[in-house]
Amino acid sequence: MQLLNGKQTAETLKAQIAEQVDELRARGGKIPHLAAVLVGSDGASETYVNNKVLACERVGFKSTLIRLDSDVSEDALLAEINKLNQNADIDGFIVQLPLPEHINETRVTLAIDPAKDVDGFCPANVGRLCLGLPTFVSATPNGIMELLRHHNIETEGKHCVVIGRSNIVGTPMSLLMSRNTNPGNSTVTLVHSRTKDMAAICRSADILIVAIGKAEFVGADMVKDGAVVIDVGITRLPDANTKSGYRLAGDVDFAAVKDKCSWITPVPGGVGPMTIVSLLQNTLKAQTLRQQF
Ligand SMILES: Nc1nc(=O)c2c([nH]1)NC[C@@H]1CN(c3ccc(C(=O)N[C@@H](CCC(=O)O)C(=O)O)cc3)C=[N+]21
Ligand SMILES: [Mg+2]
Repeated sequence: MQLLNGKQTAETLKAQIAEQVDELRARGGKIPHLAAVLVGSDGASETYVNNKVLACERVGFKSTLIRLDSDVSEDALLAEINKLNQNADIDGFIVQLPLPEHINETRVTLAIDPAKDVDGFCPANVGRLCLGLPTFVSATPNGIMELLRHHNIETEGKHCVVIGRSNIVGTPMSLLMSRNTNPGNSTVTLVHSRTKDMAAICRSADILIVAIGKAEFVGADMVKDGAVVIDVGITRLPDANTKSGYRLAGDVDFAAVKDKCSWITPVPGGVGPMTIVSLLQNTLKAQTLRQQF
């Protein structure tokens, strides 16, 4: 078994981005500027947004964090988004999900200028992805593609099973893996909560991508010998033996599965850091991509 080390890969890619920013600065180009909107103070969201801001500093981007109270009105949030849409210095921004119950996530997503939608969540960008046009590919699927590319994992003609059909991971992931690209060119099966005999389908996967949001859901009975296993899940499980009071678990039972795999991502240190690098890559290309919209 070999680890698909997202943390290390992310460091390598961040060093490359930092070099590109240095070149930009040297020729007087505009320094990329990413903004993030965080509503409320959920512990996990704080961590992720914090990691995004730190990553911006690491590569020399400008970053702006806009914090809003958890009881902010939808109209006030939409007004903030409109300001970011209009602000010429901001190249891209994200609104961290999930949002509080009283806010309609769809309405918020639709308010973001597609040319600044570095999450790739807007209809225009999802549509462009479907058609294979230049776009902001959403960060987690793009990070997984980068991880496969970086490790020269063979995907052509392989059976790739994606567990989960969310708009931000499962659905775009299944599209990307089926594309005529490298990585890509896989035969893709997307399975979900209504799938019959999910374990048997998963056992036939050469590449298993798990994004179901249930801690340690995938056990040894769902993994073929020699499979590549990508674990998107990240859940905080209560654990009295840690200082924080919790431990991080993936959607895969890592201890049970690892010896069957040819490659497997750890949690933490797998997909999470790659998600953040993708966001940086999207922000870096925002200025050139905008002209193709
Ligand atoms: N608008 C929006 N865009 C997102 O891209 C988005 C989002 N909302 N909401 C939540 C999910 C999740 N997500 C992660 C980002 C970083 C880590 C990450 O840094 N993970 C570290 C550990 C983090 C920790 O210590 O908890 C790791 O896996 O090694 C994880 C998950 C982005 N998401
Ligand atoms: Mg809601």
